[in-house]
Amino acid sequence: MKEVGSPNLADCFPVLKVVDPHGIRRRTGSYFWKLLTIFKGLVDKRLKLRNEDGYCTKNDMLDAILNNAEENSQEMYRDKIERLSLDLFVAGTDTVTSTVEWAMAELLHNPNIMSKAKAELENTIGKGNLVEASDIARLPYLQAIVKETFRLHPAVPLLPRKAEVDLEMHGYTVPKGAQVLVNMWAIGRDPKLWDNNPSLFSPERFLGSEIDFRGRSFELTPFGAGRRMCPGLPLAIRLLFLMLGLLINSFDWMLEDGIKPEDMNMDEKFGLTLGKAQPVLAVPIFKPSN
Ligand code: HEM
Repeated sequence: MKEVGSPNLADCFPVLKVVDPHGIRRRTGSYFWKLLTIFKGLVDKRLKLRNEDGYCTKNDMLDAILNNAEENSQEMYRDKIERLSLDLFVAGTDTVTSTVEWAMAELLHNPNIMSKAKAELENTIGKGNLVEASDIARLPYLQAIVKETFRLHPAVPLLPRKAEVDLEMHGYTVPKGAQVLVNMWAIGRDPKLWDNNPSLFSPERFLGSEIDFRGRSFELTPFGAGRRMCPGLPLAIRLLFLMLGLLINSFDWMLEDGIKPEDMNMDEKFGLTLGKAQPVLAVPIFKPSN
């Protein structure tokens, strides 16, 4: 992810792609090859298991794809299954973990917001209990926290698009074929779109608001929009709520080394995904459920 997100002259001057001036293409190619080898091994292992007598289905994505391939006479070939697994792994890991990390960092940085989130979880599902997908609709404050995290810290800060035709926009000419980057990070902090200090983490701005992240409100599109928008959205949303619900409702948190919330380093590290410059260091204190 670090390599793919590094500045690359070849992105601005495509003619340099062949030269690969920073060696990024060569190195990422080798990383992806190593990952692909791991997925090949996993598929091999599973196919072998499935051929054994009394195989009990794992009921996971790999079994679902392999079942589908068998039912449709191998419509999805072996190499497609391996590459699809690699795509989902690459697209679905850093995005989810960096969003969880930013949400927790903001909650630790703003203890009053953490207390409100804890109170909502305690009153709605009970102290220490796990959040289930069916609980999400009953947790408006946690929903607002997730939206506010997406607004300030979009996991994918720049959405790539290509102009299909020559077009004029705000007095600028965008030529056909030009690479266009939609800056989600800047849109999320634009004072013309967000009142009440856009750089402030304030979930309250979303309470009672119609703005959503499913690609219809263009001021908040952390999953993109249109036909190429993120297909992992339903899974990502469930993962985020279940993880955050667990972290907030089952533990109290103490910052490491006696750091005060207001002294936390909230700098960003720019890349393909927008991570924290310094990881959050906090100690969980387990709260047994009543
Ligand atoms: C917080 C979590 C996530 C965020 C913020 C996120 C965001 C995005 C964004 C912005 C795009 C580009 C959309 C566009 O160009 O309009 C994208 C594409 C994609 N995402 Fe996600 N994603 C997340 C989680 C996941 C998960 C969990 C998976 C699957 C397991 C996934 C799979 C994909 C795939 C396969 C694409 C490429 C789609 C295409 O090019 O047609 N994502 N994601």
